[in-house]
Amino acid sequence: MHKIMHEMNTEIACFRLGGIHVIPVTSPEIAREFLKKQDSIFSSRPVCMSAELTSSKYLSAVLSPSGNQQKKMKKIVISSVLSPAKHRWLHGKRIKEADHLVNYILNQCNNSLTGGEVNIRIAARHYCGNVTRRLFFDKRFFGRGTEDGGPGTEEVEHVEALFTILDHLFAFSLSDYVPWMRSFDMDGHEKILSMAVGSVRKYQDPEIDRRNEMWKNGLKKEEEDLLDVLIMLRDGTGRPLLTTEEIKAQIMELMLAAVDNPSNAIEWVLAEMLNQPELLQKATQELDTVVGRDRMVQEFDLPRLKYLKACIKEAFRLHPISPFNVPHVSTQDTIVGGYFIPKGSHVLLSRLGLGQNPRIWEDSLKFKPERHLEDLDELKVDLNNQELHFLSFSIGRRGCPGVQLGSTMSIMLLARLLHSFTWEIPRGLSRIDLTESPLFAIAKPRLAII
Ligand code: HEM
Repeated sequence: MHKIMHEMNTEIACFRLGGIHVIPVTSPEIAREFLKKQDSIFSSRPVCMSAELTSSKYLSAVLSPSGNQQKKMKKIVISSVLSPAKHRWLHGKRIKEADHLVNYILNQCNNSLTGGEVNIRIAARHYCGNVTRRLFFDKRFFGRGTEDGGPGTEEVEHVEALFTILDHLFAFSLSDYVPWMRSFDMDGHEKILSMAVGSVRKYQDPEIDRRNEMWKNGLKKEEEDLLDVLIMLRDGTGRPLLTTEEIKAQIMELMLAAVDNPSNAIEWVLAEMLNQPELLQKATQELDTVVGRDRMVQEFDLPRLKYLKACIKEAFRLHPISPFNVPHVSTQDTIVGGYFIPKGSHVLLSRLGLGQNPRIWEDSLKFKPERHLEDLDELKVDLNNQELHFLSFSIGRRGCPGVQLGSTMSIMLLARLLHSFTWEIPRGLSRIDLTESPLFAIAKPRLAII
């Protein structure tokens, strides 16, 4: 789609796939018309195989088409899971995992076999997985982890399965456009997704069942994590607000929502910094000025780390985790940017096309964090872009309600890596090939206190 749009020199197009109009957009002005001016018309989601399997037939907030169930779940996610009060309540759990990240990398520095060579992708993805498991289940590992604090087989399977699901969610699958072909599973997506969903649920669901039992048996009396919160929600008549199936589906979805964007952005920032060491130097200078060298970075430091925040925004702009935003579906005929958009169209805001639009961004393919410095607020962690000049958390009714948590996780991950360690390109390489992955880098302790 991007290639055809480039050839046609257009920032909006319409592709007819089966019976569905699919509309990719790379213009921020038109994107804002979809998500600001006409947001209420474009706030549904597609009905498709991948969303159906992942959301247990549309029980949860992110993947369900608009309607009563989606409204109920989104309200709960906003008010009971991601509210500012809950964010403050969960502070200790997030810090536990930030401390653990530093210990895990320190153990790799001290490992004479690897000589401090760290797989950044594993460190970053597992930090995100650990934080999210900690918030929901009050545990880092489903099993015992490895001796150096790394993920055990259970966490490896869990996080790999989450990424397999993310890779296939809304990926092009023939039967989504030609429904009678679904039983043939021609591209094998249904089989892959069913197995990955099974792998995630194999670990999460027994935790949820056990916890339910504990509340029922009176073994649990106090809410200690988000799973307790979800189990204890009550409606006006005192009955549980959520069924166990709804809790299982919603936690699955929030695990997916939290794991990919922060880890992907930080892997890219570090790769870019290794190739442009002056960026690394600026970031560490900022950390030394704001935090000093005799303690570790804490969450209250994060809003003032303007350069780091600019680096992460630049990674969201230039290296988004996915080429397109989660699809939005229109619920009535309308006109946008002068074009007729029929009811049921799938609108794909292009994360790549918006972030790299040469009309908006000078030198659009260059990683230049400075371009974001002016827009940053020293009092906030928020890494969103309301103008949709690039798409990080998106805006409007379907915009991400995890801006505070997602921004905090991303900045803390980068800040702890850069403040606690020095980083170098692995021996034998002169620069990082940005198309090659995952990223490996050599860490050495930087702070005397760790
Ligand atoms: C750097 C981190 C994150 C980024 C960049 C990000 C980005 C996004 C994007 C692009 C969307 C789709 C918006 C749209 O459809 O227009 C979204 C939706 C969502 N995100 Fe995030 N997200 C992040 C972290 C999180 C976290 C940590 C959570 C919660 C654990 C979360 C929960 C959600 C939910 C519930 C939705 C669905 C909103 C809806 O459909 O109504 N996100 N996010």
